[in-house]
Amino acid sequence: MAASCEKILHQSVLELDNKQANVTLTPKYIAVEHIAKHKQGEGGMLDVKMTTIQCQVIPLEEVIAVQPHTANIAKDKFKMRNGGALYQAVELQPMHPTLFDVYIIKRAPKHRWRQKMLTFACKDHVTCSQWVEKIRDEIFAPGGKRPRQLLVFVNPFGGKKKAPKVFEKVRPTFDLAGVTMNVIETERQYHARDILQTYDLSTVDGVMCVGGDGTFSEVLNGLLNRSNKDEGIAQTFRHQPARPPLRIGVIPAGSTDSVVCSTIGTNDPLTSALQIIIGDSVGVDVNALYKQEQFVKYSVTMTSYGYYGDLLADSERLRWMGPKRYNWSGFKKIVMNKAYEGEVSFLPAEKSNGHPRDGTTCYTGCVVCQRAGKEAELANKALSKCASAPAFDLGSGEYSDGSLNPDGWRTVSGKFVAINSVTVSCRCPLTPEGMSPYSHLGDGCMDLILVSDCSRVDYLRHMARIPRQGADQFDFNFIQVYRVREFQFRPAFDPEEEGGEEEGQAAEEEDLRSRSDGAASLSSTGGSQKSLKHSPSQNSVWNCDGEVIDHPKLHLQVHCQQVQLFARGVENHNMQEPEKCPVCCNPCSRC
Ligand SMILES: Nc1ncnc2c1ncn2[C@@H]1O[C@H](COP(=O)(O)OP(=O)(O)OP(=O)(O)O)[C@@H](O)[C@H]1O
Repeated sequence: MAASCEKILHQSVLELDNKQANVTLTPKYIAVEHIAKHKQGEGGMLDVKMTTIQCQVIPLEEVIAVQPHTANIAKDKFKMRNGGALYQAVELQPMHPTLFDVYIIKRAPKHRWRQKMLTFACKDHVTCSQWVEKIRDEIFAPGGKRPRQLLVFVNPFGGKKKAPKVFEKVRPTFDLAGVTMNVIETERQYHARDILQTYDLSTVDGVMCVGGDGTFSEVLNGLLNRSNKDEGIAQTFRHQPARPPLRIGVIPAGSTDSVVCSTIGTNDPLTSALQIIIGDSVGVDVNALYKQEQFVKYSVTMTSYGYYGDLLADSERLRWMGPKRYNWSGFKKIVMNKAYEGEVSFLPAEKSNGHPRDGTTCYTGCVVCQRAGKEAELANKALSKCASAPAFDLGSGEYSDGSLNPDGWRTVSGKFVAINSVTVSCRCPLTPEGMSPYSHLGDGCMDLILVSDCSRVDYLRHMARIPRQGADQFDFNFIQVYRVREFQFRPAFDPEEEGGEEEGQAAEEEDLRSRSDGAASLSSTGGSQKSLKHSPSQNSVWNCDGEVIDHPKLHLQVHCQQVQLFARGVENHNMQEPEKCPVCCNPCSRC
């Protein structure tokens, strides 16, 4: 046997696929050295020599379960007196099994994970039970990251209403891995969020939801509201929320599943289940939303005004159409091509945080997110020592103490077809690279995309690039993109302000006049645009993680890696290094 470069916990010669193999257990791996027998020597002096022909490794963190081999079920048929047949199922489980099964993760195309079973044969029952016990001890070591008990919310209403079926499909994998669950089927909107306010969270290791982004958003808000309450944090303007003690897992069963696609790379329920089971974690940024300095909710995907706000408001009335409602409403809103007037003020992120068009994709183990996570940790500690955060004046857009550099704020005003703030890449099956492909999961920034008023054809050209791999959807003179930490929008016609509505009507009349004249103008401090034939003066609504917020004046602040999700991040298969074998110390393939 070769010298090992890791501590050996257990080692035996076993059989895998009817071939002998030297199997070694270390704290991180199971290494399988396949052995070949050669006959050497001459005449009657033949000698059998064993050589290692191939070495393969199984990372222990990717072992789903281990158990004595489950035998086949034999069915015996008995004739009954009345002519019927009675079947008796007999499980041929040996009293002292000598085979054990290791269930591992296998990579499939398009970021999907599948389950694979390896059956090892031992020389006797004692060796078999030793292996099962020792592997279990390692994968379920105390203080490990795998959840053993989950609180599960199943939303029977979202998506194509298939969440209960999706859950039943993945449930056997959780059973196999020994994860127990308290399952609650949601009965109404905000049911999951409300339950989380009083549930005894100390009895579970995580919260899982089966549904779409709306269901996830409820769990996220429920957990953050709860942790703020437990820590005595008031949700005042620009508060620093408390981090929830539990991770969130999402089994996709919605219409867009943007959270899952952005954090895993696919909306495949089994892949999500496997990442939850092995306890993968990734820190994800969270936005706090305020209207008129009043806290509204937290969000993680996209907060949009204009096109996507109108699309959502329209599609909510067409839920009976299922996920196709988004295509129909999207088409209608493109035809209408509305633009809304207002002012966007934003605090740009530091240059070191990159730019929405810098070509840096956020993959598993992203260094940008790792650095941001460490910085946020330090900043949170420093902030917790202060009496309170500096006050921010929504009117002037400035901080009271100047410590956060109010001069850094910039303003762009004009008419916008869309204002999109993207916190994670917002991938979904229709846009595999996302709404902002180089956005990061946990860098403490949002990508702000300002689409100024443009022709219908131009907007379509922009939209057509979003699903196309490698196409730069921001490369248009009517689009500005910024990486920001905070922003606010003030509509030209604020319905809350005195005279807002009359002003709105006056502007609408003015707009009609200018349309008939065929000319209008627009000013922008961040770059000027040409104007615009259409501009209904009334305001749009915000689309916040798939929920309509019917108030145009909004303020968003991002909080770096405020929650942990059961997910690995999107794996970069081109960059994956082979595992280093703990026995031969060379790069080896996976089993
Ligand atoms: N029993 C229920 N009846 C009605 N609504 C419910 C029920 N349970 C949950 N909900 C609400 O359903 C909404 C939509 O669910 P969900 O977001 O999972 O589906 P979706 O909107 O189709 O998917 P996506 O957000 O991915 O596009 C959630 O915001 C949630 O509040």
